[in-house]
Amino acid sequence: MNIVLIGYMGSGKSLIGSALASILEFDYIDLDDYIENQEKKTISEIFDDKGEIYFRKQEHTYLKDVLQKNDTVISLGGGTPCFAGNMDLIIEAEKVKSIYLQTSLEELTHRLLSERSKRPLIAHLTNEDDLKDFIRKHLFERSFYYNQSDIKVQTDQKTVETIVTEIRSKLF
Ligand SMILES: Nc1ncnc2c1ncn2[C@@H]1O[C@H](COP(=O)(O)OP(=O)(O)O)[C@@H](O)[C@H]1O
Ligand SMILES: O=C(O)C1=C[C@@H](OP(=O)(O)O)[C@@H](O)[C@H](O)C1
Ligand SMILES: [Mg+2]
Repeated sequence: MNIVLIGYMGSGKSLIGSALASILEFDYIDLDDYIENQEKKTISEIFDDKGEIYFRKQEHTYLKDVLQKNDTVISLGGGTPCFAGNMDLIIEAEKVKSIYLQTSLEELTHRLLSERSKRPLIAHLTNEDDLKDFIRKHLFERSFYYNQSDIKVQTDQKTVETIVTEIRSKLF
């Protein structure tokens, strides 16, 4: 089985994914890291040099690669399920469980304000209110895709340990 973590930027996909993989003794892939390794550039460099459309094309190709793995926890990027039919690919993939990490607008804004620089879509939003307005609208648009996940887990005010335990109990 593969486990795919879905959610908005800052929802904890990367943090929770690696912890979940180590508890389950699964392999771990962060799709953004995988893309950076394959392209030999950071995500920001890819956006700057080649643009978002190129990034989404590569993201789609590499998603198909990683879905072929077995017993792997895969943390997606926040936009992955929302482009190129990727959510349908995840739904139709054999033995894949998708988990939506749901995080409040307030918590996402708080987490992302200090971590904007490596996220090209929000790097320019230096003002907290502007960032919050952007996330509110963007999250609303993306929720259509996120809500197609098999399992949903709220992450606000929960430790990594609590979230991992909750995911395990919903999975098995
Ligand atoms: N449950 C949590 N409690 C506290 N901090 C968290 C939690 N989940 C994520 N974070 C923090 O929020 C930031 C974004 O997490 P990250 O795993 O990079 O999110 P994503 O991969 O979904 O964009 C990181 O600094 C991370 O340590
Ligand atoms: O939401 C998005 O479109 C993106 C999210 C990022 O991943 P995280 O969700 O891990 O920040 C990364 O893939 C890229 O910056 C685009
Ligand atoms: Mg991440």
